[in-house]
Amino acid sequence: MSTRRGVLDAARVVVKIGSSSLTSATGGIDPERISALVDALAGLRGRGAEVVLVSSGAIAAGLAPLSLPRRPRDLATQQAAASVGQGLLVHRYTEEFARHQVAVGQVLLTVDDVTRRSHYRNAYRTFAKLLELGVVPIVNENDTVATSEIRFGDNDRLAALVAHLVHADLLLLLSDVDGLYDGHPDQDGTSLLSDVGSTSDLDGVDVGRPGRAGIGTGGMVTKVEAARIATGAGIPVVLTSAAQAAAALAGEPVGTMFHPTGRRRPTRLLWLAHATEPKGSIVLDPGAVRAVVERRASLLPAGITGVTGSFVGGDPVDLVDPDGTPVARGLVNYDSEELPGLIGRSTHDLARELGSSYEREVVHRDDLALLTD
Ligand SMILES: Nc1ncnc2c1ncn2[C@@H]1O[C@H](COP(=O)(O)OP(=O)(O)O)[C@@H](O)[C@H]1O
Ligand SMILES: N[C@@H](CCC(=O)OP(=O)(O)O)C(=O)O
Repeated sequence: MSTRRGVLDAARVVVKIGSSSLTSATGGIDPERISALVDALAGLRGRGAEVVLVSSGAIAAGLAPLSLPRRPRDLATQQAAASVGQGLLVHRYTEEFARHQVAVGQVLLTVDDVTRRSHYRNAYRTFAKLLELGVVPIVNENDTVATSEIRFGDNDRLAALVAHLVHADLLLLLSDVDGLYDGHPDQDGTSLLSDVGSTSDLDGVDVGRPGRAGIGTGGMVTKVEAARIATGAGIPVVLTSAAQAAAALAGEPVGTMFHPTGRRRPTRLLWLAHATEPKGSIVLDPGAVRAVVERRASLLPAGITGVTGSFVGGDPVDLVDPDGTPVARGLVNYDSEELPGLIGRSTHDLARELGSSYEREVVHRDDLALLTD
């Protein structure tokens, strides 16, 4: 399904709308824009497709009630604004979807919810049940509890990971610009790219920051990154403006289509590679790099030459080659304080000397995502 007409066959679609497409010129949430978006999504559901909406705009919706003139810079005030705005935003969606006799459900996610094994299964089950019940899940980052360390900040990558989590057939990214341009669209002479088939198609493209100061967060950087995550996992992406949502969903050649470059992978590992911040690094010798990257083997103490950072068992860490280049990210089975004593030693010796619990891998292959894919 990687042609425009193929969009019409998508049975499950994740649609992401950015703050810049939901706000009026004065900065607050624009009810007319929400109404137009909901009409387009109701049309999509009308032809039998399931819809998951990832909507930004909580912070923007919270500005006016708190008399804040612009988007605050500090995290605590952003979180307060999101706390006030999220309810108002979902209330608007609830009313607009009710015009089409459709119920909505709020889903707030943090990175942890989908990288920890037990949590991501739970998140998947919730989405599956909501969709089975005919509900439109409305997703946002759980801004009020996400600390700066684990925060996405933008919703573009979150949307790509949600698309993968729910096994979507299409990701539609809606912004205030009608597609990806080869330079900042405010500049003369730049033109729209209608298709991106591989990362080399982006060579020479000036992927820039947001336009209208203070509204959007990631600009094109996070959208292109989101497209890379989704297409790398086999999901086609269309990027266009909210005004062209209905045309894009009708398979018309609007915006930019990013074609799939890879195939589906286990969800949790995709999140591990793209949504976690490593707590430290483990340096591998060349043999261990080959074992992990080429043979997809678990990492054993014998292949380690160094450890940096402070972490405990279960934390994400980067596995780096002798030059310091990250080759994989994994969930480590030991604390950083324990590892130096194990470096370079065989599991057999360690088990004999320290007990059978030291037979465990440093990182098990099931908890490893290659960064070289
Ligand atoms: N190469 C480019 N093509 C298109 N838009 C770009 C490009 N570089 C920077 N931009 C800017 O990115 C903005 C969209 O990002 P952002 O404001 O974060 O949107 P959203 O709120 O939808 O996530 C556009 O309005 C545009 O000004
Ligand atoms: N979770 C935040 C999203 C932040 C944001 O602005 O994202 P985006 O507009 O998608 O770049 C909110 O709802 O305000």
